[in-house]
Amino acid sequence: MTPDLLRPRMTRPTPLAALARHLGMTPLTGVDPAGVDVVGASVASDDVGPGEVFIALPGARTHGATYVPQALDAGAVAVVTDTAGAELCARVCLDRGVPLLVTEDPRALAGPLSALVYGLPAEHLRTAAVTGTNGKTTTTYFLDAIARRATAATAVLGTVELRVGETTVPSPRTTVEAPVLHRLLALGLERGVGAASIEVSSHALALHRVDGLVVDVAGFTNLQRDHLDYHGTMERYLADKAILFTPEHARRAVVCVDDEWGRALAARTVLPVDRVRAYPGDAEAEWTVHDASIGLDGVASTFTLRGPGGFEVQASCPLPGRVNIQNAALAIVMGLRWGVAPADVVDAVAHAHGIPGRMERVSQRGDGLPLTVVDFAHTPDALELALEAVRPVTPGRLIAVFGSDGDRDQGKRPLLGAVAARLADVLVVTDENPRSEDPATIRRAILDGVRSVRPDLTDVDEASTRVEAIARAVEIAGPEDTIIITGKGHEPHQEIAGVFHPYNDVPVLREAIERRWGTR
Ligand SMILES: CC(=O)N[C@H]1[C@@H](OP(=O)(O)OP(=O)(O)OC[C@H]2O[C@@H](n3ccc(=O)[nH]c3=O)[C@H](O)[C@@H]2O)O[C@H](CO)[C@@H](O)[C@@H]1O[C@H](C)C(=O)N[C@@H](C)C(=O)N[C@H](CCC(=O)O)C(=O)O
Ligand SMILES: Nc1ncnc2c1ncn2[C@@H]1O[C@H](COP(=O)(O)OP(=O)(O)OP(=O)(O)O)[C@@H](O)[C@H]1O
Repeated sequence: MTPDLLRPRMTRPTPLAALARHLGMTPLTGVDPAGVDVVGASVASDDVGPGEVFIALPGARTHGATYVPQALDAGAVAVVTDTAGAELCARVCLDRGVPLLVTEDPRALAGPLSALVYGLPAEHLRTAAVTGTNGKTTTTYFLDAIARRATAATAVLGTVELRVGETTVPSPRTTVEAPVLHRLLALGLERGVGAASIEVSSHALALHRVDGLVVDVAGFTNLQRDHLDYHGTMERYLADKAILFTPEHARRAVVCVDDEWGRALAARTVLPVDRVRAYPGDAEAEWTVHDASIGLDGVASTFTLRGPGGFEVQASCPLPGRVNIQNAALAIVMGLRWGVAPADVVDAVAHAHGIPGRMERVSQRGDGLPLTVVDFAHTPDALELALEAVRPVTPGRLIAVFGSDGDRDQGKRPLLGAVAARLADVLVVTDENPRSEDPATIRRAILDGVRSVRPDLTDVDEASTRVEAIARAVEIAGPEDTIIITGKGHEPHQEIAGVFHPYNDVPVLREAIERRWGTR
């Protein structure tokens, strides 16, 4: 959970009784909420701070109300839960003289409650949220670069990190729980932050993690096959994403309409919407990309962005591949809707810093070395686009090292295998985060996909550890080849059988390169 260094210090105490009245919560035990003030909120007992309200949620595995004793030990001064939770914790709350408030759906209430407790921080910041299957992190970093042109300090909350001003911690997931979100925005205000760029996952939308937050601009990248284990169908997946594009969450929308899902979303939202078309096509859009020239190896991609009223700018994007032109175009339009000057917006994106694990070049081609790249692609579509991005700059063989996650959408495993078999020359199939599953079974499913399209392909290897897989790829690579290692990107751990092992592809690849070619 968020460490103390990410807690605001000056939250003004909020009277619990007023919160209860405002949000329609019913006091349950004999302990009167009158006279109790709260200075924060949390949905996890190990994240509670002194003077905070503990919101005990019903979960898939357990009920948060089971952990009320721990939350009270940590300093919670009130508990909010549902009827089932109240049965579990009423006694302990009464014994310890702590007010217990009941509401029908505490998850839905956690956002608005936290927003109030932390003083509605988002209302004092420039805010943007980005959703979509792929490109959220990249677009968010482009937005952060834009925000820096307009304000001295910024916050980025997403998959890679939680950064508020100068303080950064690794992020536990794409979108943090609602109390943490509002807490971080409050901390930002305290530290002079003027703008926040937030990644929003579909899980977060379905689970009310961004409730109580209305951003200035919400952006949509694309919808591709992923997370169907959770959402069930693509239609449900889109419906969950669409929650962000409602007045409860955003003031205006910027939607990429390159896929049918974006077009459906743009048609459905009641918000003022800007449609962006980044790929060639005939989808109707206010903003369109032209003359795209895709670069790699230090050469940025360039493109012309045309908008309403004869608007036209020459833009560039420091990351390779058409996908990043989509992300850059989306960020530029979102930045313009933030009110940042066009020249600043375009310049900021052109010079945005490298994003960890996003087409990150670990070695450049030259001096006998191959080009090696680490990328976070972990869906069939993203893998296809990543492989297509490096093919034009690969005179030799394209060597792909990849796997697929355990305890997640099983259907994509053969699809990943099939994509790699079609687009790469040498495959090393390995593990991502097997979690509770047998890694060999996951690899078999990928290999079935490989054989379904290329039964004749002989350059297919299987390695039961990532370190070994990367070492093999490096051993066979020549200076004309490209190695691309996908699936884990920036991730600092590998999750195997419930244990998080410290692991990151970049240093492992760097070491393998040094072992073979020495330090450069
Ligand atoms: C499917 C899903 O999202 N589950 C979330 C859900 O878990 P759950 O219902 O199983 O919760 P639970 O373990 O039964 O616990 C119930 C309650 O008791 C609390 N508790 C539990 C134990 C304890 O010691 N103390 C305590 O207070 C928990 O904080 C929770 O509020 O509620 C928990 C906290 O309230 C979340 O941590 C958990 O996210 C888990 C970690 C997760 O992995 N989520 C992933 C799927 C996710 O959200 N991913 C998306 C994006 C993915 C992407 O785009 O790639 C993300 O935003 O990261
Ligand atoms: N606009 C895009 N369209 C398709 N694929 C993309 C796009 N942008 C990035 N990708 C691919 O998806 C991978 C993940 O990119 P990024 O981290 O920006 O997306 P994300 O939405 O944050 O993903 P996640 O939610 O899994 O963290 C990249 O490494 C790249 O291969």
